[in-house]
Amino acid sequence: MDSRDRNQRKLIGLRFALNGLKEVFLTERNFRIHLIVASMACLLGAYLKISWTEWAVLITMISLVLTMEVINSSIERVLDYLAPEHHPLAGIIKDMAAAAVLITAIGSVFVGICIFFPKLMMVL
Ligand SMILES: Nc1ncnc2c1ncn2[C@@H]1O[C@H](COP(=O)(O)OP(=O)(O)OP(=O)(O)O)[C@@H](O)[C@H]1O
Repeated sequence: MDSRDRNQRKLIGLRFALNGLKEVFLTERNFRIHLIVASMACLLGAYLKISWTEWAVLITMISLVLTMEVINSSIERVLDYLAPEHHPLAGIIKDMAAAAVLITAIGSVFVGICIFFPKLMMVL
């Protein structure tokens, strides 16, 4: 395989990933809410002139929450496809995937408080 083929494969892989992102954005309300909250946190970060390290932590937490939301949505899809009937195990698997999102979301709220609270206290 020459380098042109390899680059073409990489581009096709990127297209699949963007397609997945579009699907989650269009169908998952929670993903859109997380995006709005993340954008607001970034605007606040710019307004309060947070440090490079704080940006790194903020972006890490935003990526983590969005990634967990994508994984949660894909687990829901897998279950709906493989086991569309109602089953307690399917229910608990979905609940556990949702719990993973909740844990990262709560963690990111605490990180947000640690970054923004002291600065807001100085501004207000
Ligand atoms: N096949 C099933 N068998 C048993 N319980 C289920 C099943 N599908 C969903 N549930 C229950 O309903 C809940 C919501 O499932 P659903 O697939 O509707 O996710 P959702 O409302 O899109 O969740 P989210 O808000 O995380 O995107 C699950 O967490 C689970 O408790």
